[in-house]
Order: sequence, then C-alpha cells, then structure tokens
Amino acid sequence: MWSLHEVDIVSQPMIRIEGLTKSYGTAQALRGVSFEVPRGQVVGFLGPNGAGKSTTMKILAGFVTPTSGVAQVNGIDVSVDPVATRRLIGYLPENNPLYEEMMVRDYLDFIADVRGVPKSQRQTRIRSAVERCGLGSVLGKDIQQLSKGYRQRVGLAQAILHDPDLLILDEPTTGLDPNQIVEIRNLIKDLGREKTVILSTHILSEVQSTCGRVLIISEGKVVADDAPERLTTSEGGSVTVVLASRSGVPLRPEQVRAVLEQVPGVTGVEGAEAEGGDTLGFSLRYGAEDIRRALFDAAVRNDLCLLEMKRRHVSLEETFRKLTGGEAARSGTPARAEPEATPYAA
Ligand SMILES: Nc1ncnc2c1ncn2[C@@H]1O[C@H](COP(=O)(O)OP(=O)(O)OP(=O)(O)O)[C@@H](O)[C@H]1O
Repeated sequence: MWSLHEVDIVSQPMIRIEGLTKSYGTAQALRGVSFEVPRGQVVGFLGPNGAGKSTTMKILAGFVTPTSGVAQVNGIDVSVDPVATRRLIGYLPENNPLYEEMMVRDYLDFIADVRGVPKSQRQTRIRSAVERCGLGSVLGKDIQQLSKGYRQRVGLAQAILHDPDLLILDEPTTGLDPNQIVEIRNLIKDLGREKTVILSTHILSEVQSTCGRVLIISEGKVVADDAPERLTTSEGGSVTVVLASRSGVPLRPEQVRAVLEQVPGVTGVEGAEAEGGDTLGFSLRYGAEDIRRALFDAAVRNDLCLLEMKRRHVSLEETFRKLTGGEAARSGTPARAEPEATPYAA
C-alpha cells in the first residue's frame, strides 16, 4: 500500500508554473505565464524569437530567478530548493555549451561526477546514455571534432545521465541537417515514452510529429495550449466544392453563391477552379463547425450535384501566425543580467 507521501508525489504535476513574470531591466520577458504539465507528457513550446521560451525554461531549470510567480517541479518550488529540483531535471540549454577540448568519454564521466551519480552506478549510467544517444563510435573523439548532430547527441546524453524524470530541451534540433533532425527527433520520441519532456522549437512539423500537446507563447504570455490537431481543427479551414446542375438547367453563379452563403457554419464564399463544362467551383471558409453535411443537404435541396468536396484545416503554421502575428520587434534589450546557463551544476 502507498504511503500518503508517495500518493502525494505521484499526483503532483511534473511542472507547475503559476503567474510567472521576469523582467530584465526594463524589458519584460514574461508577463504572467501559467501552465501545468502532468507526468509523462511531451509538450512542444512554440513562440517567435524573444517570446520568452528560453527564459521560462531557464527558470524551471533553476538558472534564472523569476521576478514573481511560482515554478515547481514535482511539487518542489525551484527557487526554494533548486538542488532537489535539478536532480529531477535533465536540461539541454540553447546552443548546447560543451567542453570542446574534452573527449566525449571524459566529458560524460566528468558530468556524472558533478551530478553526484554514485561511483557504483556511474559506468552503467554512462553506458546507457551512450547507447541511447548512439555515441559508441565517438567516445574517444574530442568534442570539437564532432559534427553538429553528434554534439547534440552529447548534449542529450549529458541531460539524461542522472536518469531525470523531466527533460527540458531548448531548441534541440536547431542547426541540424534534415537527416540529423529526424535522428534527434526519434531519440526525443523514444525518451518521451518514459519521461516528461518539454521542448522548444521553431519547427512546427516537429511539434506535430513529436508532441502530444503544444503551448504557444507570445510576448511573454501563453496564447494557446492544446493538442496540435485540436489547435488546427478548432481554427476551422476551407472546403472547396465543384458543383453541376442536376436538372440540366445551366447554373447561375450568383444564385449558387447565395445558396452556399446560407449554409450554416459558412463564414465566406469565394469562386474557385471548376472542371469546365457546366460546372462551378467555390471555396467556402468555415469556423470551428464542420460544414460538410449541411453543404451536402443544401446541394440536394437546391438540385445541385456535388461532384467534388475537399476539406482543408488551417495548418499549425497558420494558427501560429494568427496567434503570434504582428509581434513588434523588441528593442532596447539591456545588458545581460543573468549568467549563461551551463549544464554542469547538479
Ligand atoms: N539575460 C538577458 N538579459 C536581458 N534581456 C534578456 C536576457 N535573456 C533574454 N532577454 C530578453 O527577454 C526576452 C525573451 O527572451 P527569450 O530568450 O526567453 O525568448 P525565446 O522565446 O527563447 O527566443 P528565441 O526563440 O529567439 O530563443 C527577449 O526580449 C530577450 O531579448
């Protein structure tokens, strides 16, 4: 039977962020960010440049102090007990700082030591990280000799060395070629089977293929939080139709357009490509509601033959642009107020 304490820990969200704000001098990087991430979820953190993704991640990882608000990992407040929360976290910072002149083998050994991995477990942990990240062939090489893809693998290996429950990955695929992106993405997917992961990225397709949930942040605030597919379907889309007359009486475009405009859920009608002959083509915009049944019924009622009907949801890219669009370029960034994050502290 579980003790009360164990039940408490299991029921805690892995991440709880409440009303987080962060100012760097006069620049406000975060303006009240709140969200929770339950255990085992893989979350994509999206946002334009300067939206506040890295700042949120650095606060969670305990490298930056928030101006106000709460950041908890597994129920522990990061600013109250950063040592305890860092034990639960594997962090891959943006730009993946590594000791260039160190051999991969020595670097991992050094990180394991700094993280306090007990000597008796060290070799097993290193072997497991090396295996998972496919580093076997480069263990004897200096980090500076490695390709960008392999450097990212080393970054991921250091993040998982102490077997943390939560992985915080800041733009893990930036600067990689398409093959390397697929490799690192698969590795993250694999890690996501047993760990909670929050990853930031500018690659929208990455979120769709890797994450069960997406958080979009813009100008220091969360502007969307949903499953990637729901985020796009709830934004609506368009249906293109090709219509012909059933009675043989030639179609009159303005009459057909008027019929289509009356279909419940349709928010706009534009002419589109037809098939020639006596056919007419239209593109219908709709909101959250699926209009296809109503469209079919309207065609039957008005003696129209529906030759073709094709629905297209808005893409995640369109949703992203709509939610974060018009972001004014930030100016007047003050001098850096916090030290750069390094992956070495335990
Ligand atoms: N150490 C710092 N000192 C001063 N301003 C900072 C510092 N770090 C971040 N900022 C500012 O805070 C805002 C948020 O930056 P942050 O790096 O969190 O955004 P981001 O979403 O991660 O951006 P990117 O996608 O470009 O990495 C930006 O305006 C940035 O210039």
